[in-house]
Amino acid sequence: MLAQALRLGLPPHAVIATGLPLLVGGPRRLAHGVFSAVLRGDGLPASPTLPAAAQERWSTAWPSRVEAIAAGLAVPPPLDLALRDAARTAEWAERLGGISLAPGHVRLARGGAIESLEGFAEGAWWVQDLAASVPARLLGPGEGRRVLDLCAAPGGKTMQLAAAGWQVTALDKSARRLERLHENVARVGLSVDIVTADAMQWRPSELFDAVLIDAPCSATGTCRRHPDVLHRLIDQSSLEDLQRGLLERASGAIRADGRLVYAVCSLEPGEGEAQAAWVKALGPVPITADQLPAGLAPTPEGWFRSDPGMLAEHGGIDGFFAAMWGK
Ligand SMILES: C[S@@+](CC[C@H](N)C(=O)[O-])C[C@H]1O[C@@H](n2cnc3c(N)ncnc32)[C@H](O)[C@@H]1O
Repeated sequence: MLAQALRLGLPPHAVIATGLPLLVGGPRRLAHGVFSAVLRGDGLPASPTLPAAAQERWSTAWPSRVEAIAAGLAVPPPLDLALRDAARTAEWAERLGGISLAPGHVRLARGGAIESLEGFAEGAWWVQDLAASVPARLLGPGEGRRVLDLCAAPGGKTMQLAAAGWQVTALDKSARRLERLHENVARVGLSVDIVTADAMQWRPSELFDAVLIDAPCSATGTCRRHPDVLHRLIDQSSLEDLQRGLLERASGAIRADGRLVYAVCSLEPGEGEAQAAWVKALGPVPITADQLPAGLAPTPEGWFRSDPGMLAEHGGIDGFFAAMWGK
């Protein structure tokens, strides 16, 4: 009812006439009372607001971006698809009626059941936010080389890497989440090696050409789809210790000419920028603009940083951080 009146601009009497009868057996008096009270007041705030704790943190971390981040939160996110065959990007964008902002990417206005979209049954694509597709893009075509996807489930990046020709070892400590990875990989007709293990204990028998760490994190970058992440109590320092431990472990798992990519779907600099600045055992491999989706640029340090206020003209993007190193 509030959305009808405040967002769609329907007259209050029409909202009451159509909305209240739907609450048969429900709290009609309460709904009527709340509706009337809000309409008597100032309505919705003019601009979207962040929870106080996030507002405080991000005003310090991202003073020039915090307003855009809050505005990005108010826009329903579009549906981003990652294609199994990037060579067919233009074809799938046209078939699905979407736009593409990077090879292998199609963006659709949200709406409708995913399973009923063309291409789902044949496994031509999977759902993956455009920002989340960046870390695997940085590793380029695999050409049969071996990559370790260190925190792999439910497999978005695993599928990208396998589709790009990498021979993937997908490791995660959660057997339940790895079951989903297995189903996802099978649906799109790709094949990977799956390892159930704690990355902090597991030792590879051979070094890898590349390692991708999509580290466990606060997930605050996904706040457009999961606003609850802004209200959770998170033990930030344990997460940061684990992220650092994973970076240390992964640094020792790549060959002499190998690559390491570290990524988090977080807007907290402690999980992204601070972790990357701490890596000294490897040499930085700066990210270049041509590795990123149209409209995004690397940071002066050669890292990738996105937030929900970016690409607003195309429906926004999740908050993500990524950095790359070599030996
Ligand atoms: C951000 S999610 C990974 C998302 C995945 N890369 C994707 O693209 O679909 C982080 C994953 O790290 C896993 N994880 C957390 N701690 C771990 C550990 N010590 N060893 C291995 N996996 C771990 C979690 O089970 C979770 O699946």
